[in-house]
Amino acid sequence: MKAEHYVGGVFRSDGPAFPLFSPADGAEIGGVPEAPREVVDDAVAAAREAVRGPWGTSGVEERAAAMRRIADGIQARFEEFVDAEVADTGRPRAFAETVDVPRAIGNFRAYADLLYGRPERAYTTQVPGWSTGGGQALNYTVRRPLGVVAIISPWNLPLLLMTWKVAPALAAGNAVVVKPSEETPSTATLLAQVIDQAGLPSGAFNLVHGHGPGAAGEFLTGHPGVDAIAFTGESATGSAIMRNAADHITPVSFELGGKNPALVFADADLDAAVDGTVRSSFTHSGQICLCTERVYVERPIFDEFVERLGARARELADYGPMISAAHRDKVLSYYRLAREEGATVVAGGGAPSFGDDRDGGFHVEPTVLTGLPETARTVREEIFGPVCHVAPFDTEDEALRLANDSPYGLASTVWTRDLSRAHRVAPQVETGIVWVNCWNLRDLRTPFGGVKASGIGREGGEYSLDFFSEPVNVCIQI
Ligand SMILES: O=C(O)C(=O)/C=C/C=C/O
Repeated sequence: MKAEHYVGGVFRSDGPAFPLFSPADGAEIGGVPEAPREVVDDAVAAAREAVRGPWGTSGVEERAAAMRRIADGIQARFEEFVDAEVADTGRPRAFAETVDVPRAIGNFRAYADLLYGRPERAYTTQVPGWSTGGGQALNYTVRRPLGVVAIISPWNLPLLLMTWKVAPALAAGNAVVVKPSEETPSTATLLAQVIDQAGLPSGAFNLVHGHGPGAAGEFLTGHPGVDAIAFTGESATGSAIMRNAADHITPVSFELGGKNPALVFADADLDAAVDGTVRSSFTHSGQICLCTERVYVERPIFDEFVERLGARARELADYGPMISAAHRDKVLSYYRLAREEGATVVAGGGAPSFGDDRDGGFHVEPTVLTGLPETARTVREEIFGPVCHVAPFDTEDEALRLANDSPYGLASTVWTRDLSRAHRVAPQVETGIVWVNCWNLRDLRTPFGGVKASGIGREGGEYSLDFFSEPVNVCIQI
């Protein structure tokens, strides 16, 4: 897969190529063009032209039809998208086949449908005398696209999370400039090819490749021609983007880091809680922002839960690698730190030896830890790998205090059979998303995002369409 920029409807490869390495076996798999500032400037200018021209003045019908053509285009090249995502990330093929590519198709279809469901609000009001003018008025609200939207998408779910932003941004009538992670350029290039064939006006969708600091990402998020920024990634990068955008008061939508807690009460279905925590801690080798890294278990079932979770972690076999050697080294440094801080390693704690070409890749062992204090860095800092720390609690209040004692607040799980407890506890967990007796069960219309250092705003359904458009109130005196 040859990664290319896509600017104003033209594929181009300006800029020095940087190497890409397979996370699966470490082999070099190609070069990616590093977009110079001029390419980013051209992309923003092309997007502005599209917004001022046919795309910005297009109607709901036309945009919904365009969303459906893009979804059909991805469907038609399904295997190519799977191949590209697996090549860039080393993930198990089944994950790309059952999650990544179907969700990309679903993202575009969801927003084609949601566009019709948006009643514009109108109020006929008898305006009280204190309002200048008074008398009767008709007030109604319409929504206008923001204009040019910068989208910075991450390496963990490259296609899923890029389209999770591109679909609503385009559906709302904006033009977009996408800068995918430098680690995962391939499905972004394929999407550009699909959109090129879907017949959107040139400049509606633009793609530039490159790194963040001092490169394409920074050029884009600090660009005066950008009207909004949507970003998923680490909280520290979010802070840097905010600083870079501050001079232009550019609105931001952020889905950032996490240190997601799981609360397992003694009355839980233990099989379900163990199965669910294996999924929430080790899916995609822990490289999903929603993954669990802190597990709190009510004391009567603590020992059995730890024993069972550790056994399941040791049984995992076909797990994928970390996205890069650098990220593999970061995760392994936390495994070392955990030992230095006094952790008991129940399972994993190192790098596996498969005895095949995977040993050239960036794999780490699924790991279960216990025995650390809440003040340990291992328990407080996001690791973003297949690792969780398990600690006991004795009361519901203590469970909530432990779960909420974090600078992050993205997602959480609560495992209990007690319906009253579920409804009492869930709203008190300081995360944007609380899953009860499940994990990552998704309805794309629901609000999705985090609190504290985990983000700003919500994505999903009307929440995305609201961020990607401006409400305009029109008041007509009757
Ligand atoms: O939108 C989703 O369903 C999803 O899995 C997002 C994960 C975000 C991780 O950074």
